[in-house]
This record gives sequence, C-alpha cells and structure tokens, in this order.
Amino acid sequence: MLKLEKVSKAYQKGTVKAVDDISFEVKPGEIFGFLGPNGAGKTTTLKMIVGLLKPDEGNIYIDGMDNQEESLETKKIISYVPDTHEVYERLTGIEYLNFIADMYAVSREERVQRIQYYLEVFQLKEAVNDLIKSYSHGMKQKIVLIGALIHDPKIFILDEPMVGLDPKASFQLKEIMRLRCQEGKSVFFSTHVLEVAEKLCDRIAIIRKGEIIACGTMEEIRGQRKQQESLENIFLELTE
Ligand SMILES: Nc1ncnc2c1ncn2[C@@H]1O[C@H](COP(=O)(O)OP(=O)(O)OP(=O)(O)O)[C@@H](O)[C@H]1O
Repeated sequence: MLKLEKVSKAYQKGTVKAVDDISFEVKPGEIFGFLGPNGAGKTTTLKMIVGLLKPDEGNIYIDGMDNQEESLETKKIISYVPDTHEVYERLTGIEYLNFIADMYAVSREERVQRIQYYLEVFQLKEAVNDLIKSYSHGMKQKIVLIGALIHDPKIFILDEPMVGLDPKASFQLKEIMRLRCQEGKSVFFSTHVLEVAEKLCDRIAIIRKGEIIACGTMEEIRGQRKQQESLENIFLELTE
C-alpha cells in the first residue's frame, strides 16, 4: 500500500541530514506507527510521502504508483493531517467540508452521508454552521480530521494525531483507524505517545537521527530484547 525505498532528505544544502536511507512498507489493512524523539525525521518523512517535500534520493510508492511521477493520482487516494491544524478560518465548518469534498470530486450523496456520520462521531453538529475562527483548537482539529476523511482515502496519514484531542475524540479517532483497517485501508501516523503505538499499531518503525533503528510488530521488536520489556524502555534504550 505504501512503500519507501532508500529515501533520504537533507536540508540547508545537504548539511542537515534529516532522513537517511530509510526503507519500510505499510501493508493493506495495517495501522503503522512511526515513532521517534524530537527532530528524528518523522515530519520530514511524512511530508515526502504526501508530496510536500521531494526526496533527494529514493522512491516512494503509493498503491504501486511512484508519488513523484504520478503525483496527482497518488494524492487522490491519500489524506494528510499535519500537526499544525491550519484551516480556512473565514469559512464555516460546513463550507470548509464542502470545499474539500469539491476538491476531491466527492458525490453529493457520499459527502452528505460521510459529513453527517463524522459530525455525529466527533460531536461537531451544532458548530458546523459557525465560522471556523470561533472554534477551539480541538474543534479545528476535528474539522480537519473530517475533511481528511471525506474522500474515504486508501491511506490515512497523520502527524501526531492525538495531541490536542480530548479523551473522547481520541478514542473515536482510534476507532475510526481500526474500522478503516478492517476495510483493508491503511493508517500511517507519527506519535510520541508510546502507549497509543503499543495498543493500536499492528507494526511500528522507530526512527532516530534520520535512520530506522527498529521495525516490526511489537512482538518482533520485543523478541530481539528482554521478554515483556515495555515499549517505553525499548524506545528509550534504542533512541538514547
Ligand atoms: N525546513 C528545515 N530546514 C532546516 N532543517 C530542518 C527543516 N525542517 C526540519 N529540519 C531539521 O531536520 C531534522 C528532522 O526534523 P523533523 O521535523 O522531520 O523531525 P520530527 O521527528 O518530526 O521532530 P518533532 O517530533 O520534534 O516534530 C531536525 O534536525 C530538524 O531540525
């Protein structure tokens, strides 16, 4: 579903190597967590996957298509929720959702059904006719999430999605992730919240200083280490 092959990216004329020769694969029906300490290269990797940054080296395949060569086709089947929730504040919630639905050519019936469903899930029904600039941080995050789900993407990509959500919304988002995977779609997200990764993800990759230092199921990663060691210990040990 999503495949990175020997991907590298450096900033400042090559002096800051943010991502260094990374390869991994996210399979259909999989929730894949991307873990790493601050500055490890998570956001840079996500931005390359969604086409906001061009890799210096390597290739990224989305559903078998190279995301540089078939940029428009790949963008149609992914969605990206960045960690900064920049949104058109002068639109109402419903205007924003309809705008996104128009961009992705989502039919009237589908958008009505999906908008109603997600507004109910995230308890945003009453605010949907208000200007987004009046929304709280968490409400903005929810409207961005709904916008990202409106075209029913095959791959749902999120940067630190749980930060800023209240426990209920966080639970709902995890449920949405699980449901999508049951339908054979994939979820790829970065997180610092180790407990979320441990409970939710089918597989994880740990990145440190731009390099993947561990990748696999929790059992596989634990198997290489002491039995029953918590992800927190493994993470701290590996990223030290
Ligand atoms: N636009 C940029 N120009 C120069 N250096 C950058 C730029 N963006 C990121 N970097 C550097 O690249 C490295 C990786 O940054 P990145 O934002 O990808 O990490 P991250 O794992 O997402 O970190 P965090 O968890 O703190 O958000 C860091 O050393 C960072 O300082």
